[in-house]
Amino acid sequence: MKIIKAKDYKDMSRKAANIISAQVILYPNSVLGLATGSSPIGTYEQLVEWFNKGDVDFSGVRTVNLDEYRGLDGSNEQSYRHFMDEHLFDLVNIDKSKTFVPNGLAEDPEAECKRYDALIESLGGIDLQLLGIGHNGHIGFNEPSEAFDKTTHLVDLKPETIEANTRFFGNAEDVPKQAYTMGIKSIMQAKKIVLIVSSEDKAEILKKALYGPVTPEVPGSILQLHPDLTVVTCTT
Ligand SMILES: N[C@@H]1[C@@H](O)[C@H](O)[C@@H](COP(=O)(O)O)O[C@@H]1O
Repeated sequence: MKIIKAKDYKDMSRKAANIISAQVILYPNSVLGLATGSSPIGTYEQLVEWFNKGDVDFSGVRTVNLDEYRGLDGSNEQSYRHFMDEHLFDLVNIDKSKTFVPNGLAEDPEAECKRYDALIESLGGIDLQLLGIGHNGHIGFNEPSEAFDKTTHLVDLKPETIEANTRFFGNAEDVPKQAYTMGIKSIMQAKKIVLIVSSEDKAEILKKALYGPVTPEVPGSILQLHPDLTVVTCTT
């Protein structure tokens, strides 16, 4: 595990964007695993800036996102598809037909999960996975549980996750109670993982995830077992 200390959010974002752009420059057809939330917004901003300067070309890149709320259409402003369009896909020269997010409106959840796993496999797996972490240690929407969920699955969101995401929706009732998330297996099979953590109130859970016991009660703790994990953080 490599830990890169950043001065602040902007510095963290620039350092993470550096790793991603190096990946894309070296391997233009990379499969990027992408994340949503407030942590990666600055990273995407930085990538867009470098794209506008002509430094990074996304035309060959394919992407798979970690998760999506169940019940939200991609055009819904709170959907993760919309988030990705707004913060990255609509601002760079990526082929949007090669950007994938679970379908929040899928009628058959089981079939949707199978489809998403097969899709990741058909892309040849993930070259670089960008991750944030939730206050309870979740990665993607892999919530604390009794076992690590290996494959894409439908999750009942924990009350603390609903609470944390209420800031995007206005009130807790509007936050979907379920979400699709990529499983631990797809995340762990990514060739490279970049975990970004900025907010000070996550310092404790980050410590637990990186140095505590590897347990599904802290889903992010599995990352200790990954052979190529880089943590970029400005927490103390
Ligand atoms: N599903 C997402 C995660 O992928 C993200 O890492 C986490 C942290 O979000 P933030 O970066 O906004 O703190 O929240 C959400 O629940």
